[in-house]
Amino acid sequence: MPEARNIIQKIWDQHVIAQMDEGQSLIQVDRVMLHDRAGPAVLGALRESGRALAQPAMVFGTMDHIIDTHPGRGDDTLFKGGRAFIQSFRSGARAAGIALFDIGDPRQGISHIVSAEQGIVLPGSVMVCCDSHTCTLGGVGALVWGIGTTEGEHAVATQTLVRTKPRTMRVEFSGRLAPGVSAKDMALAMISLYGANGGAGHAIEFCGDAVRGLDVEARSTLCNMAVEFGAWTGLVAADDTTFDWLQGRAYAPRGDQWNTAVAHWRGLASDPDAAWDRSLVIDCTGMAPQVSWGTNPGQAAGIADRVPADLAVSEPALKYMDLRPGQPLAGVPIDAAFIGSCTNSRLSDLRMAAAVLKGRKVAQGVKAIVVPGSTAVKQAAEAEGLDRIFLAAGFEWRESGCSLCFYAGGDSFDSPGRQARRVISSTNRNFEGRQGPGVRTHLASPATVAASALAGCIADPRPLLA
Ligand SMILES: CC(C)[C@H](C(=O)O)[C@@H](O)C(=O)O
Ligand code: SF4
Repeated sequence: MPEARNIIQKIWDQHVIAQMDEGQSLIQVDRVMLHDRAGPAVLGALRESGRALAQPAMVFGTMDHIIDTHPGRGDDTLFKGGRAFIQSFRSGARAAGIALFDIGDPRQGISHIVSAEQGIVLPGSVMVCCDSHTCTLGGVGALVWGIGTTEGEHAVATQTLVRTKPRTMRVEFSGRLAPGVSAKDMALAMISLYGANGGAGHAIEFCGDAVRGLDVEARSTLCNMAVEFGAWTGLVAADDTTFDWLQGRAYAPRGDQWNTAVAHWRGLASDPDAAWDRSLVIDCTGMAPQVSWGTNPGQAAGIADRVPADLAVSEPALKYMDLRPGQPLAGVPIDAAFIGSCTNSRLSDLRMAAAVLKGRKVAQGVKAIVVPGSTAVKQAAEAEGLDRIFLAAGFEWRESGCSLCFYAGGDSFDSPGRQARRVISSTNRNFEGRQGPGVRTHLASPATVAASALAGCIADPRPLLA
């Protein structure tokens, strides 16, 4: 009898080219995604060292971090310093012969959204990108992780990487989610229960009834936050939900190859008696929408809860966030609301927010922005009229990119004469200054961001969805 293995061990074993010293393995890398912030360095360094890409057809690039997301964007509307990145990425990509999803290309969008949307990443494949949230793509059942630019160079030059086999962790979400509670709430609940380091060093399989009930987009939201849990990566085993979502996508296999691939992917599921280095079970029954109150994603609580009264753990965070111990989270006034990022800017996220906003208006003085995660998401949302719901409610409707998830220097939540300090945001990081100097970020689901934008303060979306 072959030894029982979990899905991570199976994908790993299928990608080992050679066993090396000190427990390291040489791993086959199936795809590499590059973005405008790290891509220029990777391609530039490769060119300077006189090396070529091993398989340019397996390497892709997209514009996301640096580009402007205001309507009518182009090279001319880029902030100072941004243009050099964009132009060097463009010329580097051309010289390297890789497909680049540039501004104006219908395939453009945030790396971790377009890799799935285009079928570039497939179940059971290994993909890397010079970005910590590459784990998002675990949502389709792939083993994916973020690397630095030096490893990025190695990956494109050889389609391989050297790595130590990861420890594995099983996180089961049992029970059923209540309406108005989503994958983002599951992720924040997990991180607040076990800490922002709770998954450190592990590759996680998310499983259980509540995970099986999520669509691929919501599974991607959950996997996106694996790195905020300290994990190396996270994934959800592919199933019929995944196959239905993936079939027909631009780079997905077709015809007989598709059928062969599906049979192979089904075989990757963890064996029932597989061993894990760690296991957790989280019950989703009664889980409330979550919102962060501190400066790491683990400092979060249910929307009806209070800021913890235990000052020893939270004092610096509360000082930065300008919150009092024991203060109720619901009702904290906000200056801005942001829906976007590789965590929560797919079509289902926009639908969720629009369901809350429909026929309602954003509170006076709140700057509200929605940034679709890809041009394809934007176009699909427009085709079903979601843009009109957002605009009528008082949201700005933007072009796709990372935008204000990450302060790159070119954009801010301020309005003329008003400095926006407190933001409720569908993103994944709430570190000091993450969304701009002095900006205080509260992480939440798109539904909670929408409800809060309407109320002008942190608010529960559930009554608005009833
Ligand atoms: C700029 C990039 C390298 C960075 C990352 O690695 O994650 C960014 O995407 C982020 O979310 O902080
Ligand atoms: S959307 Fe935010 S978290 Fe995601 S890749 Fe861009 S900057 Fe990083």
